[in-house]
Amino acid sequence: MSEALSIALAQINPVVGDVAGNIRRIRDARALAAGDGAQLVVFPELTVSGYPPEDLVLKSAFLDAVEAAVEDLARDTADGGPALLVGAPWRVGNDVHNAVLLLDKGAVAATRLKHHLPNYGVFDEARVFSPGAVPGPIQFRGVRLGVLICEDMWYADVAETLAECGAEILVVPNGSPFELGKGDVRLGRAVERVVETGLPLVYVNQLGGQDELVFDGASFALDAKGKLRLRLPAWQERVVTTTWSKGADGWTTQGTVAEEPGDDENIYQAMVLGLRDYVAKNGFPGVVLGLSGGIDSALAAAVAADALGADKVWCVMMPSPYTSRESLEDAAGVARLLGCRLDNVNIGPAMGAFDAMLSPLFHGRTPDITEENLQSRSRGLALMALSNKFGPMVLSTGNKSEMSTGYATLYGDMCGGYAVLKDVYKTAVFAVCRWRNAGRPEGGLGPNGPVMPERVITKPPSAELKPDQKDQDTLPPYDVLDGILHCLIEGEMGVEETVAKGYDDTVVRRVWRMLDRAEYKRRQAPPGVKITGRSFGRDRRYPITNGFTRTI
Ligand SMILES: Nc1ncnc2c1ncn2[C@@H]1O[C@H](COP(=O)(O)OP(=O)(O)OC[C@H]2O[C@@H]([n+]3cccc(C(=O)O)c3)[C@H](O)[C@@H]2O)[C@@H](O)[C@H]1O
Ligand SMILES: Nc1ncnc2c1ncn2[C@@H]1O[C@H](COP(=O)(O)OP(=O)(O)OP(=O)(O)O)[C@@H](O)[C@H]1O
Ligand SMILES: NC(=O)CC[C@H](N)C(=O)O
Repeated sequence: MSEALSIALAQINPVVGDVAGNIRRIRDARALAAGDGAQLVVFPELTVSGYPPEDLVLKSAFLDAVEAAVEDLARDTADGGPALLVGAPWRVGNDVHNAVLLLDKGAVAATRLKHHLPNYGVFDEARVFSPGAVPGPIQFRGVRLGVLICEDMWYADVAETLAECGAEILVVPNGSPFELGKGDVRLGRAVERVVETGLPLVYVNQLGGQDELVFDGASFALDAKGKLRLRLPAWQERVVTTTWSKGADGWTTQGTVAEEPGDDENIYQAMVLGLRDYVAKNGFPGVVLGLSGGIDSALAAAVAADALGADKVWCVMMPSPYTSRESLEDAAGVARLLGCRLDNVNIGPAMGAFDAMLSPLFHGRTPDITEENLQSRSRGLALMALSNKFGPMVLSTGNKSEMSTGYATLYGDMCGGYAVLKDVYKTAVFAVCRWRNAGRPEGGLGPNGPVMPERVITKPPSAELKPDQKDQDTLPPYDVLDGILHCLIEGEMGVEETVAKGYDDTVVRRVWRMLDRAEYKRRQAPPGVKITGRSFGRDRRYPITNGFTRTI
């Protein structure tokens, strides 16, 4: 029986579908861990394919590539260096499984299959994988390791069986996406498994952005009493080797427990990493966005500067006759503080051209929202032209309060490749701007100081599509709106339940109708990073054609 074991936690950032690149990332992490004397390196869930691979695993050509790469990687472990516990989609007979493989001594030494396939929220694993039987432990250098693959840790049964079969340490590879409060939820589930089994637990999560998801890492280790012995920093890649020894209380380890970031920092870092990886992994040279002097585009620009560096963020002020002097000054102030390029493109001529083109058809009609939206669409056209000509992706700036209520113009300010604030309510936008103005986040590539003039945060929000327009002419005050939306979206409450929280019945019904009616817009909106427990996109799937709304 072994009395010591060194296990490295590889909190790395794979790219979905990039099998060769992921194998390279695994090899790099193994080399680091080997330098620290690790005997075993534990990787996140499905590292070879990246997580979540979605329908890619329905293609046998992709599974062939994964299997060939794993066999090649396994041969590395004949060198006497650390063994690897890696996740990969894996065929067993006619079934495809979400598997973890032990690569040791030059071969695939053990295979374990995920038992609980998550199929709720953002997860669709039952669509592409078959569930595996409840597994037994893996023997490794005289220690019985109980492998739980992510969701398998969220229920008691798999850990219980592993403990009954003699497991000594629970090892959990994860692809656990970030949402606010998720750190506590994960820790809670892990502690439950430790308390039930009396076994220590090693939790390894992946890092990085993948379309609408972002993975925060924050891997950790608990001893057999459920005490947190080690936590890796959130939002950073890390390969950390832990030394485990067996004492009277079973296996334990010591390490540094990184502090958990607060909500504002987590929201900001999630946006930064989500955007950075979307841009880098899709090969864009940078982003271009409309900078209005308002708070949303200021925050979007700040996140982009921290994600990519100011030189990769191109801001464009596109004034109309309704643009105020303050807005021009504030846009210039944001670009100056961030150190980003700012150009001025006047949309007046486009507005005039559309008026002239459409006047024979619009004859006798009074100007209305149509002309307002033409301004927004002229800006969208200009940004898309810059993207086509020079290559940067258009960054969309709408927040969750706007996406919820449809307070945005289809093919206008909604155009773009990625909507970085899409899951951040307006009230949170204000808080996060104040937080960022107070200091640069860890790993941020933007300036080490304020990123927007104070007035951008304090002035009343306005779309400036007609004289003296304010958001609050159309929407309830943002604290009321966001409170109601939170009840309806995250809480899935009905009208009565929401009213019981202290909101006016008429306002609640109005917000409900706005929310439901805007589903068609959201289906056409760009993807954006999931931050809350219920983000728009695959996490919240409402019908567009929805007769229930008429009864509200
Ligand atoms: N169920 C459905 N399925 C498919 N399409 C549907 C639809 N219902 C309407 N539509 C279509 O959608 C159109 C209406 O949507 P849309 O054209 O977006 O226009 P709409 O929603 O009427 O107006 C845009 C709103 O966004 C506000 N806003 C706020 C902040 C910034 C900006 C900005 O632009 O910078 C705008 C603006 O003040 C206004 O209230 C209809 O004309 C119809 O063609
Ligand atoms: N004058 C402008 N110049 C450049 N972009 C603009 C201008 N006006 C609007 N936009 C773009 O359209 C988006 C929607 O802007 P609008 O001001 O209408 O609403 P908002 O949601 O209050 O956003 P913001 O707080 O950024 O102003 C802006 O975030 C910006 O990207
Ligand atoms: N990949 C998974 O199985 C993730 C599901 C899990 N409940 C989580 O979010 O952490």
